[in-house]
Amino acid sequence: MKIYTSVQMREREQAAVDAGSSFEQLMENAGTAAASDILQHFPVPGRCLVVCGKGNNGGDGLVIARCLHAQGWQVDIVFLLGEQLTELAELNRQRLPQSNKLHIITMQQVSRQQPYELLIDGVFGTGFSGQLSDAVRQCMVQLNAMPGTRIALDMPTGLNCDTGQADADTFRADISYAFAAYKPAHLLAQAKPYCGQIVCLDIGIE
Ligand SMILES: NC(=O)C1=CN([C@@H]2O[C@H](COP(=O)(O)OP(=O)(O)OC[C@H]3O[C@@H](n4cnc5c(N)ncnc54)[C@H](OP(=O)(O)O)[C@@H]3O)[C@@H](O)[C@H]2O)[C@@H](O)CC1
Ligand SMILES: [K+]
Repeated sequence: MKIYTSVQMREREQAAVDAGSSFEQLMENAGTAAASDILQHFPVPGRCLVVCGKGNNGGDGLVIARCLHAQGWQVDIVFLLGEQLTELAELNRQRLPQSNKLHIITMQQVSRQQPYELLIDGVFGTGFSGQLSDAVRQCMVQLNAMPGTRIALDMPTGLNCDTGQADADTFRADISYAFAAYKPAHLLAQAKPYCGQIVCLDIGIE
């Protein structure tokens, strides 16, 4: 079992790029690996909400949004922290199709939608530290109260991947996809209520 801290993760990502991959490819691998596992568990297309932050965790969410849409899912996307995204996330935002089955909405609009089968958290991953802002905390409270299967990308938002320190309103995932390796927090008993089932996915990083 591989366990990498956020710093080790960045080093391994860089090593993979130095060996001939690219950050773009690693994000594509992360998103498509998660989407493929989701589609195995949920083969019938339904409704999915993807909540993205500004970082690469949100970029993974955008890859998944594209993959689920391609398989017939109705996808709603929230950019919780605005649309000034990292370069890789922006690249994947531009790859979203124009479609009446894919909409950018706000958290206020979420409460007026039909229920979702899947709620995907792409707000913060290994880049998170410190405290949740009020806006993010409110969003997590809202998501945690909604019906549907909750899926965290890499880490549930609110959980520090290195220390396991968790905000009381951390996203409560049913499934967490750990990209490339487990992070220290995944293995801590205190993080179990937030991580749910943890599935480690190969994304082309040793
Ligand atoms: N790199 C790669 O090749 C790959 C990466 N992958 C994916 O990327 C994820 C890591 O992405 P990431 O480094 O962009 O950080 P992310 O978790 O999205 O956070 C975004 C930003 O939030 C900020 N922030 C932090 N704390 C905060 C707080 N309390 N309140 C408010 N803001 C806060 C902080 O920015 P800062 O504040 O430091 O400017 C941070 O940069 C990783 O988990 C995996 O899912 C995969 O695709 C595989 C390939
Ligand atoms: K997340």
